[in-house]
Amino acid sequence: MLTVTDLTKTYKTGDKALAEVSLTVPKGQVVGLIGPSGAGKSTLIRCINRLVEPTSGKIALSGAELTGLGPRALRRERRRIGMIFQEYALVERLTVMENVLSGRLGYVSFWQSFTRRFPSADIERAYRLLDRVGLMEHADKRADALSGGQRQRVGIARALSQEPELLLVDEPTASLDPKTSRQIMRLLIEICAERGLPAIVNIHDVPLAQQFMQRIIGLRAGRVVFDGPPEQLTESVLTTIYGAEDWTAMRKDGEADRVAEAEAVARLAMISA
Ligand SMILES: Nc1ncnc2c1ncn2[C@@H]1O[C@H](COP(=O)(O)OP(=O)(O)OP(=O)(O)O)[C@@H](O)[C@H]1O
Repeated sequence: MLTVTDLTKTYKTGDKALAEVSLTVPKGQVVGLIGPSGAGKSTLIRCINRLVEPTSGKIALSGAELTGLGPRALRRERRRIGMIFQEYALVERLTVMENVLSGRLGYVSFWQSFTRRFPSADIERAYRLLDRVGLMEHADKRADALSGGQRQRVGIARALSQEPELLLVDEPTASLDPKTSRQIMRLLIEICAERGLPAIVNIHDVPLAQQFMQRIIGLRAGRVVFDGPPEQLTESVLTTIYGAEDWTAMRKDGEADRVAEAEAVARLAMISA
C-alpha cells in the first residue's frame, strides 16, 4: 500500500507544483492520474520515486518511509518501485531478454551487471514474464526490431522483473494507436490484479482512463480536486479539473480519434473482402 500525506512541492523557481496532496493506494488498485498540463502529475510521480525532493509531507510504501532517506537507503528502496515510461526507455541495441533483465540491475553486483551475468533465478523469472506479456518468441530479438506495443510490453516485463511493490506508469499509451493502447491498458490492469500491485498511471486520455481505471484522481494546480470511481467523473467534474474550454477541446479530439479508427477498420474490411 502507498500512503502519501500532505505532500507539497515548491520548485526553486517559486512554482508550487503540489499543495498538501494526500492519497492512499491499496494493494492491487490502479489509479489514473488526470489533469491539465502543469497540474503537477509528473511532479507527484517524481516525488514518489524521489527523483524530485518534496518540500514537505510524507510518502510511505508498505509502511516504510521513503522521505528522509540517505542516498544508499534510497537506492535500496527505489528497487521496490517499478517505472513504466511513455517512450519505453529500452536499450535499443540490446535484446528483449537483456532489456527485461536490466530490471534486476539494482539487485546484482557491479561485476555481474558489467558482464551481464545474471543468476539463473533472474533468467527464469524473465522468461516467465516474457511469456506473461506475450513476447516469448521475441526474447532474442533486438528491442529496435519491435513495434510500439511490443516495446511497451518489454517495458512492463522489465518493471515487473524488479519484483516491485508499486508501479508508477507515465503516459504508457501516448505513443500508441487507440487499439494497442487499450491492449496495453488491459494488460496493466490484469497484471496489477494478479500480483496485488498498487499502481499510479499518469494518463492524458480521459476516455481511456474512464474505460479502464478503478479509481481516478484529478489534479488541478497541484491540488486533488477529484478522487473517485470513473462513473462519478461527470462533465461538470471534468470542467472543474480542466476548465470548460480545454475539456471541450479534449472531448472533440477523442471523438476524432474514434472516428478515424472506425474508418480504418472499415477500410481494412473492404480490402480483405
Ligand atoms: N524542474 C522544474 N523546475 C521548476 N518548475 C517546474 C519543474 N518541473 C515542473 N515545474 C512546474 O511545476 C508545475 C507542475 O508541473 P508538472 O510537470 O508536474 O505538471 P504535469 O501535470 O505533469 O504537466 P504535463 O501534463 O504537461 O506533463 C508547473 O507549473 C511546472 O511549470
